Amino acid sequence: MEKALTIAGSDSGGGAGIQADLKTFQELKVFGMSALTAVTAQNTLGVQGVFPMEAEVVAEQIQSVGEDIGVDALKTGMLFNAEIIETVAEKIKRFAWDKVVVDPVMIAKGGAPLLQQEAVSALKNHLLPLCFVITPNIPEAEVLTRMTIHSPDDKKEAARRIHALGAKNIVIKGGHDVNTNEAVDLLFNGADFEFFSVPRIETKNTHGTGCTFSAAITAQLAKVYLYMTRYL
Ligand SMILES: Nc1ncnc2c1ncn2[C@@H]1O[C@H](COP(=O)(O)OP(=O)(O)O)[C@@H](O)[C@H]1O
Ligand SMILES: Cc1ncc(COP(=O)(O)OP(=O)(O)O)c(N)n1
Repeated sequence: MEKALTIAGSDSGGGAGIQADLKTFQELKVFGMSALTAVTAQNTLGVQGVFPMEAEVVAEQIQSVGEDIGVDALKTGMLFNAEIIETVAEKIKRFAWDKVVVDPVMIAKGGAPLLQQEAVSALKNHLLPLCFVITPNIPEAEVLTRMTIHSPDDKKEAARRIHALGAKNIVIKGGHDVNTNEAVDLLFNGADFEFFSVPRIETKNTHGTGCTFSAAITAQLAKVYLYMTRYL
C-alpha cells in the first residue's frame, strides 16, 4: 500500500487539518501518517484556540516516519510559524522527498490566522522551491504574489509569479470566487494553463475543502508515481 504523510494542524471539529487529510487518504486507499504542527480548538462556529508545537516536536515526528515507514508523497497544511516551516523544509531535503504538495494555509474561512504574517517569506523562500504542487486559494495566491485577483487573466498572472518563486505546478483554487456560479480552478505547470470548472454547490458547509483537495492530490501522487516507475 502506498504511504502518504500529512504535516499539518489538528482540527478538533474534524472537518479540516490532519483529520480531513487522514480521512481523505483512507478514502483514496493510501496508508495515512501524520506529523502534527499545532493543536487547534475549532467547531462549526470558528477557531477558539491555536496551540503550536515546538519545531523539534515536528522534526521528531517526521524523522520517525521517514526513517522507518517511508513516505511516497506528502502534503503540508497549517505550519503556523517560520521555525516550523524551516524545520519541515530541512526534513524534506534530508529525505530527498520530491512528491511534495504544499497547501499554503494562512487564514481559516472564519478569519482566524493559521500562519503568522512574518512566516510568509519563510514559506516563499524555504518551502515553495521544494514543492511539486502548490494549492493556494485566491486570498493565499494574493498574499504570495502581492497582487489582487479578479479575473481569469489575473489568476494566470498570479500562477506565473508563484511559478517564478520555484513551485513546479500551481493550482489556484476557485472556491472563494463567489461571484460566479461555477468553481473554477486553474492549473499552471510552467508552460500550459488549464482551467477546471464545476457548477458551484450552494452551501455554507465548505470548511476543510482546501485540506481535502490537497490531501486527494497527495494520495493520487503517491500512487501515480509508483505506477509510472514500473514502466521506466
Ligand atoms: N461551493 C463549491 N462548489 C463546488 N466546488 C467548490 C466549492 N467551494 C470550493 N470548491 C472546490 O473545492 C476545492 C477547494 O477550494 P477552496 O474552497 O477555494 O479552498 P480553501 O478551503 O483552501 O479555501 C477547489 O477545487 C474548489 O474549486
Ligand atoms: C488545523 C487546520 N488546518 C487548516 C485549516 C484550513 O482549512 P481549509 O480547508 O483551508 O478551509 P477552512 O477551514 O478555512 O474552511 C483549518 N481550518 N484548520
